[in-house]
Amino acid sequence: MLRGVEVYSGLLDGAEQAALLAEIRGVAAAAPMVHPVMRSGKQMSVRMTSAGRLGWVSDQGGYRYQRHHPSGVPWPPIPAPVLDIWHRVTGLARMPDCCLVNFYSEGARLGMHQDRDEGNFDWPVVSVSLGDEGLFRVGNIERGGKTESIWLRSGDVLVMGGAARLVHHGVDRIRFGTSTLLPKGGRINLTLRVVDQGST
Ligand SMILES: O=C(O)CCC(=O)C(=O)O
Ligand SMILES: [Fe+2]
Repeated sequence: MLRGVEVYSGLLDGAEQAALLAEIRGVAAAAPMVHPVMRSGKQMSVRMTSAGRLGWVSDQGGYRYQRHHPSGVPWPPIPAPVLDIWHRVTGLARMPDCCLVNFYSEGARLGMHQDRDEGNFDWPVVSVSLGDEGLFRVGNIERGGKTESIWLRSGDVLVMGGAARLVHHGVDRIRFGTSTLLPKGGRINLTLRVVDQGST
C-alpha cells in the first residue's frame, strides 16, 4: 500500500508483459498515438491513445471521454489480456469502458493530477506499467501536502480505489533504458477506467 493505493509488484511475468505489449501495438496500429495538447495549448510530453467504448482525449476544448479517436476512427476494443488483469485485481464483473495507453519516451513526465473525468468514482482505476521504470508520486485528495514516490517497474500493477480513488498522482520521470521489453526504450502505462457518463 502506498497512501491507500494498492501496489502489486511484479504481478505480470515476462511472457505476460510481452503478450500485453503485442496487444498494445495492435491498439496503436488501429488508433495511432497522439501528442495531446492541454487546454492552455501546451503540448503534453506523454503520447496517448485509447482502447474501449470510450477514449480519453485532451485538446483546447479541455479533457473528456469521447467515442472516437481525434482522427474519427473508432477506438479498438480493450484486449482480453488487459481485461483479465482488471478482473484479477478488482474481482469486479463490471468491465472498464476505457483503457488509456500512455507512452513515455525519454524526458516525458506527467504532472500531478486526479483522475476525475469519469462520472462515478465508486469504481477503481487500475494502472499497468510496461517497459522502463517510472517514478510514480502519490499525494493527497486535496492539492499539495506531503507526497511519497515509488519506482514502478515493468509488470507492476496499481489500484487506485476506495478512499484512494481521487488521490493526486503523477510521473516525475522515467529511467530510460532500464527495461529491455521495448527495443527502443520508453515506458508504457495502461489505465483502466469505468466511465459511467450517463448518455455517453
Ligand atoms: O503513467 C502512470 O503511471 C500514470 C498515468 C496516469 O496517471 C494517467 O494516465 O492518468
Ligand atoms: Fe492519472
